Amino acid sequence: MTVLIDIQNVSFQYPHSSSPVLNEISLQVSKGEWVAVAGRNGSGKSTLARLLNAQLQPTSGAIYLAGEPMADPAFERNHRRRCGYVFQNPDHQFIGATVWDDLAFGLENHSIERTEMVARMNKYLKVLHLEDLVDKAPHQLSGGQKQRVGLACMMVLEPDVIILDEATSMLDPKGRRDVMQALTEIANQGVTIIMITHDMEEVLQAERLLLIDQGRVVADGDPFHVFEQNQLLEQTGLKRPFVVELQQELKRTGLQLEGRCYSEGELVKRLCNLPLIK
Ligand SMILES: Nc1ncnc2c1ncn2[C@@H]1O[C@H](COP(=O)(O)OP(=O)(O)OP(=O)(O)O)[C@@H](O)[C@H]1O
Repeated sequence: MTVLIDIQNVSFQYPHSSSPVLNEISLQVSKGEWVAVAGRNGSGKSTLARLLNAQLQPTSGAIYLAGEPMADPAFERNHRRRCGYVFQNPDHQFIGATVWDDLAFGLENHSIERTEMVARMNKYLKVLHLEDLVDKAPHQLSGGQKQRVGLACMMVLEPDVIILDEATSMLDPKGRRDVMQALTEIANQGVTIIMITHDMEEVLQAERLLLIDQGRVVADGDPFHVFEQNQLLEQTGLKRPFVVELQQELKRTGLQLEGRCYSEGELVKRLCNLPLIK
């Protein structure tokens, strides 16, 4: 697979702080991967996300995006467009009077030609199921709708990477489901997703989990495998999701389901369809 992000030996220390927040992180993210980043409060997740968005520069080490060094000022503006950053609270990223204006704003800023602009806006309004909201003012939307509009504003710029920093943490279950559905559509478009989250059910949507503890990557792999490591979960204060816990318990008692279930609903359905022993 093509490497998109290459993090080489990156450490970061905030000015006036006595110790580094990130310590010698090296990893690569391939094009089209969906990576979840988890870890306890203060472990350094947002700092890593801000480095990937070129809001911060490493104290040492280097980050490359498709082979280009992110520290290079010549590429900085382009990097921001190529690595869209979605905040926990999208309110401060809306500028336009309507959803349509907001989508147009970024494109105008990047001098995209009118026909191309309208084509892209219509495409992503459809992909993210926002067609009915185009004429609404962003402040009239629900939290989940706002996050989906925020995602559409990024997607029209055709980024390589979408970075989400706890983007669903303020949403109710329906809002979360809608945003996760939108992310699935985005992943289907081949966009790389880096998703910081404290929600372990959400982690299961990703194909890879990076677990950060005290500024170091302490696990990196298939979320189901990471969730099998009890000692690591204890060390990092994570709780495996119920749907994984139940499948692991069933396996221990000799009931091995074929394939995996990624949601509680899916697992309930599978268990209800098992033949009953009379
Ligand atoms: N601007 C700053 N100046 C100094 N220290 C900072 C700054 N921003 C964050 N920190 C410190 O860096 C450490 C890592 O913070 P960061 O926000 O990256 O953690 P996090 O894993 O995203 O946490 P959370 O899960 O609470 O969002 C924390 O100890 C935090 O206090």
